[in-house]
Amino acid sequence: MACPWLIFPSGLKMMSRKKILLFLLAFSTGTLLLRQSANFSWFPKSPPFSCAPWVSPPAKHTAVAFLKTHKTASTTVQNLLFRFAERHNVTVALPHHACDHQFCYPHNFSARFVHPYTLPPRLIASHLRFNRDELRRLMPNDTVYITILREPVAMFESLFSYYNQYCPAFRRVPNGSMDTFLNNPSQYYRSNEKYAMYAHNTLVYDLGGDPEHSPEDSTYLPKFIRQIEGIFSLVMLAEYFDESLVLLRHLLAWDLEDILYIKLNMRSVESKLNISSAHVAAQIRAWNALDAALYDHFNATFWRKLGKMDPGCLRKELRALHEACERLARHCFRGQPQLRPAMQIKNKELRPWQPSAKVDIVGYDLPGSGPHSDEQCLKLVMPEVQYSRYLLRKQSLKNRRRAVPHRPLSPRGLLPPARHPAVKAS
Ligand SMILES: Nc1ncnc2c1ncn2[C@@H]1O[C@H](COP(=O)(O)OS(=O)(=O)O)[C@@H](OP(=O)(O)O)[C@H]1O
Repeated sequence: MACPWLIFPSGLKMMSRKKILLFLLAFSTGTLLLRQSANFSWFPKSPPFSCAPWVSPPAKHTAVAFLKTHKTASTTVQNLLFRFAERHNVTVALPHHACDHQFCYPHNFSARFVHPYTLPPRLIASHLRFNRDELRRLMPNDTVYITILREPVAMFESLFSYYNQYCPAFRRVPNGSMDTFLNNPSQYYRSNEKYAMYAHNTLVYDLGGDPEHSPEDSTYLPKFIRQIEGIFSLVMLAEYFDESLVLLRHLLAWDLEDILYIKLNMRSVESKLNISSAHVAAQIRAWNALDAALYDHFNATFWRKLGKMDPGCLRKELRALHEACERLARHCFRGQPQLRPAMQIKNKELRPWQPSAKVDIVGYDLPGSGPHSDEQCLKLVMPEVQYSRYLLRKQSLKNRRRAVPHRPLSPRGLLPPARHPAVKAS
């Protein structure tokens, strides 16, 4: 059946029909081009690179809870989510001042830790210890839960170096030697100490589990994994970051533009220990046996999920993502991005936080600073602490006008403030 607008009055001749058709074609092309140029974007939207063209694209999903685990590339994911939230005018839950830029981690998450000017949120992406009931109280019913894991050997090496001054178990080790620690962890580790969770089964801790549970108990982990699978729609893997983002894009019906990134929160090469010994790797896995089993499980499910995609389509998406990230980097850095030690970054807003003098977290400087066009570049490389502060200021300004009552948390964050009307009952 013809479309109604293609039915011509019967009196028209063949020639004029052609002209009308040509006119309509030219008109619609012109309109399309005008619309395109109004929201000009130099990276392609979904249909040109996706293998499954959406006849009518589903609306982007905007309610997302990202469990930001430690030393797993989670800052890079958070940055991408913050930028998405800004572009789509999505409110991001941010920690109360008393909680710093994390939700009073390592406490179990509570909706009371959320700054009132960031209520009601549709997105949450700052460090917290997972607590399903409290997140459900805070987030909308249609929230999609996602998280990211990292292979435990590389992750532990990163934790050991990053928290060498924070975590008493690591501080106690003579000469800060990871080998010495691994030869006898229980000599240095005390489970009841502050920041102990950075030294033992950190993934399980972040996910709200019991890092001290005996790995000998064959019932504990399968049950814990089932719970996680019942909540999280996607468990990404740091080692397969781009593949994870492709899955994320599909899950949330996002555009390519929404998953562009640059690696953040990296240590300098000099701060890294190269673990080439199978023995050391085995020691790390044995000490973090729960994390290792958890990772192995979600590694297997990750590949099963990815295996459902057409391999050609996956390759195409990965290439498109890689090329678009490179284009964005070339645009922002006028060439290749140059990683810099924090003190060499001229713009202080772009200096990543340094956990200790013994480890270098590198970041990026941008050549020159410009008006609106460079805003996306600034955000792309903005470290976690500065971006969280910026978003809080921005959302506070907006929400203060709506006169949300501000009930301060007690310094220790333990007094129960009034429930915000937007916070749902469980
Ligand atoms: N895209 C991508 N792919 C793979 N790995 C990446 C990526 N982005 C960041 N990283 C590495 O992740 C480590 C930092 O993790 P987090 O940002 O989660 O750390 S933190 O807990 O928030 O401090 C840190 O690892 P280490 O350098 O080994 O410490 C980063 O180099």
